[in-house]
Amino acid sequence: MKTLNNFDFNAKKAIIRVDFNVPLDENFNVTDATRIEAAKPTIDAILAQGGSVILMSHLGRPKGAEDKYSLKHILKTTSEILGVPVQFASNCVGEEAQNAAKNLLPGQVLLLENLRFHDEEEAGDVAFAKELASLGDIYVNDAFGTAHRAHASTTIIAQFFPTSKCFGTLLAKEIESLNKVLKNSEKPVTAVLGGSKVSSKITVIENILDKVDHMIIGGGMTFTFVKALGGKVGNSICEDDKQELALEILRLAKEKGVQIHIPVDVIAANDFSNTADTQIVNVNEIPDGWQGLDAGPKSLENFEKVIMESKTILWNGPLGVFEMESFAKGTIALGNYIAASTQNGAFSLVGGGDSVAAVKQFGLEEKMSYVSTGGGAMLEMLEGKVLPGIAAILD
Ligand SMILES: Nc1ncnc2c1ncn2[C@@H]1O[C@H](COP(=O)(O)OP(=O)(O)OP(=O)(O)O)[C@@H](O)[C@H]1O
Ligand SMILES: O=C(O)[C@H](O)COP(=O)(O)O
Repeated sequence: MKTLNNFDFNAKKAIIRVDFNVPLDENFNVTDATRIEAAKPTIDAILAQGGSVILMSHLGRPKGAEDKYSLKHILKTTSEILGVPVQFASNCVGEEAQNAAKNLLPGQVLLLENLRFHDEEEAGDVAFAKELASLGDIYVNDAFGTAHRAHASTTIIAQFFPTSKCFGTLLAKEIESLNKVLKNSEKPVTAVLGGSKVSSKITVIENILDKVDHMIIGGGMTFTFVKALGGKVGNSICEDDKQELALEILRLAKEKGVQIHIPVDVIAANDFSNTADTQIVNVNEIPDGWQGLDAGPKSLENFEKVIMESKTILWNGPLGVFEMESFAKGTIALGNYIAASTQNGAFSLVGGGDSVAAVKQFGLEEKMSYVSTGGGAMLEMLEGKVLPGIAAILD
């Protein structure tokens, strides 16, 4: 696996695919700069060796060159984080980008305009990839969040750097952390899978059944399992067409010796609202008109025991509707158990847009061993897929 260590960047131009797809507010201020901060070690290392850096990224899912998705909005934040002025090319290809790249001096940084302003990016167009490639001497992929996309800048471009391509520090760290869970894990291994739907997590569940000792299934997924087992779930979110699949997962888990833990009680509400009336009920006795929106106290006690005994913990998906204060207790408690277990020496990996948002919101980020910058990319790795962005560097 080639990393920055395999190259001398002195007087070289590194073209780096980063994932600066960050959230912006209505005034185009960056509201969460984690992904920019996460790319800093790679950029710093190359600049420190006397190299120069050309950054390319997408932002959002624009239809053509929509100004609201311009990367100029993140220029100031990027300069502040990197501690150097960052130049900007208002098109990622063409004369302006070529001149800016050509004139770039050691220690300087250039940010190219949103790659997705050109349809060729997502189409994986070879000529477009070649144009991007012509801007740099060494290709570095540090965009874990976009490594599951076979786009021009994440995958196709690599063919133009047969011997001069490598993983950036962030991408290498993401792969290493996932391997600590999926391949070289210390037992017992526990996966906590929450979120809203079985359908979006089913392939992950199936793939990791072979790798874990315990699986905690929470969040909205709970009710498809409970109903399949004959329980009453009231108005809780439930995918009736996935009940057979839920039973099959339970059967497979038994066969593989994986212990599945499902909430035994829930906080039920008479409305999907923070101010709804609530009651604690058994998970399989939810009255008509009520819906389970968070794990209950007995469930949390059970989960705490499992988490505290685990040596490797993977967490993807919240245990309840944590966006509403009334239903955030389960997710906060779970985060605290994982933090405590991590302090006891367990390795913990958190990934997925909403779980990472929850961990940040509740101030638990520093207490986890690793918080992934990837949403869809991490899920695809957990599904056992080889990500095209990673494969292109390994080639
Ligand atoms: N009991 C429940 N009923 C309804 N929705 C729930 C329940 N528990 C959790 N959710 C919702 O599930 C959503 C998160 O699910 P999701 O599967 O998207 O998580 P994730 O994998 O962390 O995020 P992402 O898919 O963005 O990477 C949250 O918005 C949360 O409110
Ligand atoms: O935020 C993400 O998950 C990545 O930046 C990929 O974005 P995409 O789903 O629009 O390809």
